[in-house]
Amino acid sequence: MVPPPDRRPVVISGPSGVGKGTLCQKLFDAHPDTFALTVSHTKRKPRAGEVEGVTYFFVSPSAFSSLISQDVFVEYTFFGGNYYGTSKQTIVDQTAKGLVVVLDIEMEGVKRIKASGIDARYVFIKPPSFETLETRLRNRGTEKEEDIQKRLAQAKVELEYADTPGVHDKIIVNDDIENGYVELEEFVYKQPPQDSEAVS
Ligand SMILES: Nc1ncnc2c1ncn2[C@@H]1O[C@H](COP(=O)(O)OP(=O)(O)OP(=O)(O)O)[C@@H](O)[C@H]1O
Repeated sequence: MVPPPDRRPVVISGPSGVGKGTLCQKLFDAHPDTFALTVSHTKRKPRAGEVEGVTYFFVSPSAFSSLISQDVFVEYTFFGGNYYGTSKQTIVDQTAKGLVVVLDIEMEGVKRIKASGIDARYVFIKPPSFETLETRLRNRGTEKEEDIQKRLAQAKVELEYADTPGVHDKIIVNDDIENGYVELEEFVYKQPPQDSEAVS
């Protein structure tokens, strides 16, 4: 497969239920052996169908705390009542294999990656409207009402942050999934910015 000319990690964020997972999956299906989704650690319990080491590394609360104190994570965050984190090693390992790393994370994680100095590209996935987001989250049927309320409250904060100029390199409104996907693919396969001093 043709790899993207820009090999920097792609950070994909957006409110829960907006379609990040769906869009990432389409990208991976269209370009096999090209991308690697980092596998996050989480303290939360697996949902039906989720696989250890594939969907997440499911760890106990005490194991998660000790990973934090060992400075294992490039970003970690408390979200929807649970902790999630991305280890630095997972980015290094996948990049070493020649894959372009994709991180599907939420706002606090985005802020931490930015602060870490990692050179990445930032994509924000936006719902066409708040009502649509609520509908998608409910129809997915994977969260209890209480969790849905938490995610919707958090979504308001995330959408406000995404309005800050310069935070994201690309904002995609995920209305029609096919159009959303085309925009994502175009962005990911864009030429890297030309920096005359950096050209070797
Ligand atoms: N453009 C779209 N139009 C209609 N439904 C969509 C669209 N994109 C995604 N969906 C549906 O919305 C639901 C949420 O999508 P998905 O699970 O990909 O969201 P997510 O952003 O990855 O959420 P989370 O961050 O909670 O994992 C799914 O049921 C998915 O099939």
